[in-house]
Amino acid sequence: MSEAVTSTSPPSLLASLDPLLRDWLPRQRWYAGKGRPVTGFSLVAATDLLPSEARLGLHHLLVRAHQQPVAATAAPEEPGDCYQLLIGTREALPPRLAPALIGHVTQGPLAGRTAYDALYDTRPAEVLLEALRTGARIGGLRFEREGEQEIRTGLVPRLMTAEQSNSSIVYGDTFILKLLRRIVPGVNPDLELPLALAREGCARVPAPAGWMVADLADRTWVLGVLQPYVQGATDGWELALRELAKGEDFVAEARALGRATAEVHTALARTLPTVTLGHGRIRQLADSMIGRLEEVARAVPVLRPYAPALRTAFTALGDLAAEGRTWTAQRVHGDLHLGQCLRSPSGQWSLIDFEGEPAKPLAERRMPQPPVRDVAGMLRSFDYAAHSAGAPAPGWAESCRAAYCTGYAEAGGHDPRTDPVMLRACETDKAVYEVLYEARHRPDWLAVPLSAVRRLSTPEPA
Ligand SMILES: Nc1ncnc2c1ncn2[C@@H]1O[C@H](COP(=O)(O)OP(=O)(O)O)[C@@H](O)[C@H]1O
Ligand SMILES: O=P(O)(O)O[C@H]1O[C@H](CO)[C@@H](O[C@H]2O[C@H](CO)[C@@H](O)[C@H](O)[C@H]2O)[C@H](O)[C@H]1O
Repeated sequence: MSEAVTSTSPPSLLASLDPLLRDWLPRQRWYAGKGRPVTGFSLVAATDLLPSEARLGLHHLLVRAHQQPVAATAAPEEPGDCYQLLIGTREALPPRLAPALIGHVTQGPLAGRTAYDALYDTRPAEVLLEALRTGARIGGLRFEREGEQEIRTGLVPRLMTAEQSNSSIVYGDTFILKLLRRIVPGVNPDLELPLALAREGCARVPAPAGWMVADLADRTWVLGVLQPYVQGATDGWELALRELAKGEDFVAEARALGRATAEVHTALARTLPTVTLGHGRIRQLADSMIGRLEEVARAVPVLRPYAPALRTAFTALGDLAAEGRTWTAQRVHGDLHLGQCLRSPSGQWSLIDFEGEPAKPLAERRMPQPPVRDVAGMLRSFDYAAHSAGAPAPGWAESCRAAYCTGYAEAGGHDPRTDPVMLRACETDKAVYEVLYEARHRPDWLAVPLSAVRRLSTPEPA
């Protein structure tokens, strides 16, 4: 496969790491290609951030992982995913870095050294922050600053240990740097949307203070985003479960979350393009939802009996559009749920992680959508919280769902309940997505979206 490679590292660097990465990469939480063995790697870019002969070597690598194709379905030449790796090398690893171990290098220019995930280490994390602070250019890497936020020196880094799709380093409880692991060329909504919102004066997102990109073959690849760290924050999921465990309702917070979502949507619609969706575009939307339903039903047999009834949610949407109904579409969060909402100790809600559904292609994630898509995501999330509580108070999720819609309408959004056909279609689509997500990642949780599937496939009494 031919791909432009920029490198300030020895050409044989990847070859020397190859056998170690084959074992290590598929074990990482953020590795997206689960279930298919890695057949090899190719280098997309390599930049030395500290010289390899030093006591501590630091290599920034963009590496494509090639995998066995999925049976007969994938073309054999389909390119693998590209990952961002920060590889540290030392002669010996101190015990505190044991969890970061990748392995002992036995061949090539690094032979005799120990390779490890450098994000666990203080000095490499400091190198990244310093590069952001000074707006450095290193090889093909570009570090950019935004706004007036001062980035102090001496902020002590720590790698976050939470389950994540990417990797984040917190600096002195002041900033958080999210390093994207599976990267794609082009404008990444995880930078684009918070930046647009901050520039629009919307205080519902931590405003990006800097970011890191690679310029490769005329394309820009977003690699990381630095944002203020919301100290002492609790995410909505944790908070909801805490209230459930105490037997408390979550109505006031759900309403505040509805308001926060509407404020974000209003600001996004003000600053980024909106479009009117008429019959043709709505048919496309409904068809893509039907396509996902069929794909998930093929992959998860337990969904199959419900598919015909679920499908009516999507055909009803197409029918309404055929009667002349139109909708406004705009940029949205794309994967909004309680875990993406942070509540500061003063009670202010912020939204994070604007990446959208990670499995979707970037172009699709950046397309304007009916804002009800995000609303539907949050409504599903209240349902999830209630189910994971075991025995929630009757009506707990329903009261949250109603309060969330009320808050959304109060802050200028259209009350989603006045558009039941679009709401049902979006909620059904989300539940179908969740069936696949849970079947793949957390089979024990499959019953949660399946209970929604049962509800959504039973028509409401007229
Ligand atoms: N600005 C922030 N302030 C405080 N904590 C944050 C901030 N951004 C993210 N986090 C924490 O980091 C976790 C992971 O962030 P997220 O953007 O969702 O990463 P990922 O896409 O890797 O899942 C969040 O669940 C939250 O706990
Ligand atoms: O956190 P990510 O942005 O990677 O999102 C993925 O994982 C989520 C789970 O962590 C998943 O969310 C689902 O489970 C949540 C509870 O754990 C629940 O609040 C959400 O409503 C439910 O969709 C999300 O779908 C997935 O994209």
